[in-house]
Amino acid sequence: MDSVSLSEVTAIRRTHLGFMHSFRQQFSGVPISPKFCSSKVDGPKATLSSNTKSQSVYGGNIAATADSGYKINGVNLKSRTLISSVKERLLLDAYDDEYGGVIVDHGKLPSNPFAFASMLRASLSDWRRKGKKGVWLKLPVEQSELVPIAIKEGFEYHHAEKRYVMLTYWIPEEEPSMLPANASHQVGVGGFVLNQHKEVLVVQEKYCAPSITGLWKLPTGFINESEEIFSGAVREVKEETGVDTEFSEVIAFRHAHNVAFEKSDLFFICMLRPLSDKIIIDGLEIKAAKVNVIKKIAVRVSNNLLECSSCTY
Ligand SMILES: NC(=O)C1=CN([C@@H]2O[C@H](COP(=O)(O)OP(=O)(O)OC[C@H]3O[C@@H](n4cnc5c(N)ncnc54)[C@H](O)[C@@H]3O)[C@@H](O)[C@H]2O)C=CC1
Repeated sequence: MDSVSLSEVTAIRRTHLGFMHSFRQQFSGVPISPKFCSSKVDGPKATLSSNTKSQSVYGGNIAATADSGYKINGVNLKSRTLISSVKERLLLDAYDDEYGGVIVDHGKLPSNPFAFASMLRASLSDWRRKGKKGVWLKLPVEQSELVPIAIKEGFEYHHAEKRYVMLTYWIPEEEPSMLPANASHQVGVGGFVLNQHKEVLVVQEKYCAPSITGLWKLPTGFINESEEIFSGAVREVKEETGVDTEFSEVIAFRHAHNVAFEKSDLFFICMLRPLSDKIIIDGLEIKAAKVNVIKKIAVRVSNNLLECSSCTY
């Protein structure tokens, strides 16, 4: 046996606070595992034996007796092995990324905020010593109490989703951060559904700016995560109007900035061939839909971008 498991170590009979305090005094900079926070556990003791006396591994002066022998459950161990083993286990679980950084394993985060704070600090020291660069820390919503701890340690928000927030830390002080920014765009699609009578499918939105209330427009919407532009256009038209279509081609796109909370917007108008003609509107989003004869289509080219600015029916 050349290492000691945390469950063995947690069995030390000490109250939580007393234990943490004495351990920190001896090991400033070495993080405390969450498992150490269980207190007053009856079980095997970890003891350190020298020629002169026996004492608790983490409560006593372990640093001063680093070469001494000690026992856990009656097994003799080398204390240096124990120290390095415990140190390893008291760091956050993480794996390397391909850019010289690390990604913390969010499935193995300690549940105790004090343990997290300590392990995070020690891990940062360890990664810094190893020359690591970017650190990615994903904190699930169930452990949101860890967010302010990481922020206090110097982490920054990167992005958030419904179930987690992603934080980052750039270690090299002499180099600018090379971490990529969060996604900067939303992607929208519009369906230009033209039938054999040169009629185009148009809708009136239920919720829109007062200035465009009652305007007949193309069915539009946002593509879903991991959805293709062409299938997103077909889906949006089906959802809003009930009309089945088939994708033909992208006929225009527009790139606009500061659209949604400072994010940009890429909008693709897709030519779609109708496969059915029965209109069933989606009452949630759409007030009315119809096919109408095209009178005029305004398309202009600006800054090398083809922009479909409006359609008049
Ligand atoms: N609506 C239009 O007339 C035009 C739309 N586009 C483009 O079409 C794409 C999709 O835009 P739209 O169809 O206008 O999307 P939208 O803003 O109408 O949003 C689609 C649906 O999402 C929901 N939604 C969006 N924001 C919401 C909020 N803050 N609170 C509650 N519900 C919300 C609503 O149910 C809405 O019907 C974009 O890329 C846009 O640039 C381009 C030109 C004109």
